[in-house]
Amino acid sequence: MKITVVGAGAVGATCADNIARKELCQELVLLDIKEGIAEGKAQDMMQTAALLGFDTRITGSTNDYTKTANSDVVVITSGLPRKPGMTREELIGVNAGIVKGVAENILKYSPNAIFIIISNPMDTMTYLTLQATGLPKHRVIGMGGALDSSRFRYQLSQHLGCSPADLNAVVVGGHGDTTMIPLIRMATWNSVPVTKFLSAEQQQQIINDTMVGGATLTKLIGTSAWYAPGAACASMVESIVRDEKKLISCCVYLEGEYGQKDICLGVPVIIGKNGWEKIIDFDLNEEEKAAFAKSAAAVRSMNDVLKTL
Ligand SMILES: NC(=O)c1ccc[n+]([C@@H]2O[C@H](COP(=O)([O-])OP(=O)(O)OC[C@H]3O[C@@H](n4cnc5c(N)ncnc54)[C@H](O)[C@@H]3O)[C@@H](O)[C@H]2O)c1
Ligand SMILES: O=C(O)C[C@H](O)C(=O)O
Repeated sequence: MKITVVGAGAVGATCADNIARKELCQELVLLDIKEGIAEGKAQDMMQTAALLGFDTRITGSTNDYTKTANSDVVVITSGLPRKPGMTREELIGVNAGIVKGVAENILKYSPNAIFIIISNPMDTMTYLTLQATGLPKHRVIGMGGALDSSRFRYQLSQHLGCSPADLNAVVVGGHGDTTMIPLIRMATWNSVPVTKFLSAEQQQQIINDTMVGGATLTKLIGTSAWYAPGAACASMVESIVRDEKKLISCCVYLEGEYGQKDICLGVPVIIGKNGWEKIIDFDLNEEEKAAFAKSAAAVRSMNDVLKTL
């Protein structure tokens, strides 16, 4: 098994570190356009192998795509992160060019890979990758819901005073400050609906804090987050390479599911060796359906911006 991570910045390096620690592949390639950064981080990570006891062989490359040849899974994190006060959508102008160029280069050397897209605005970058590569829809997956759902579980755990691991909670829709939809009605604490334990005010607070989770961290850190994004991405890679069939909220191409067509948006999917294998219908109520349609409209207008670049 061979995995490539493009972009050896904060998220790419953290994702690679998680992949190596979990020994998800024999060969892991980090690639970056900035001279030396991928080689340096790859060596630094390899120098933890003796301490952590993993066998994955990590190498770095400055923009040499031949080194990525025959990857089974490719994670694309290349692109600018936002600064405090910015939205993810404001990154589209720069990141669209970066993601398109990277995806085309990767495809030349790894035509059979499954692509995971991280760069923001992620829903539109996933749609762009699908268009630019012409890959079958099951092999292009955007990472957003895995992260947002983990943040949702964190926020719930803070109010319930419990372990995030005991909570089951999913965020669907777009990966944007106003487009994501934390499905609190369906969230459970060891099978019991969390709404039983939380006031309406608490529920609204949890939803709001989840939706601006990325913006809150960006304000605190000065750039966007990487620990949870890296771990969320590695959990998707794990479900692919171990064919776990985990049910994860991911950004995938919709052809009528959840009432939407010709758009990539976050929905619950089964992730396995073939990429995303099946969309699961969560039977949204009228209010949730309306929120999903609104989210889709916002993402669609960002997709339209691609035509103007
Ligand atoms: N989908 C999500 O949930 C999620 C989560 C966190 C971050 N992000 C996004 O991921 C992206 C990366 O974030 P980060 O914090 O790692 O940023 P970063 O600046 O730390 O790293 C980005 C890296 O990409 C590299 N790069 C730029 N252009 C490249 C190219 N053409 N080819 C190869 N490498 C190139 C840069 O040199 C840099 O090392 C941002 O767009 C950010 O918004 C998305
Ligand atoms: O917030 C960001 O801009 C980065 C990422 O999308 C996140 O949610 O952490």
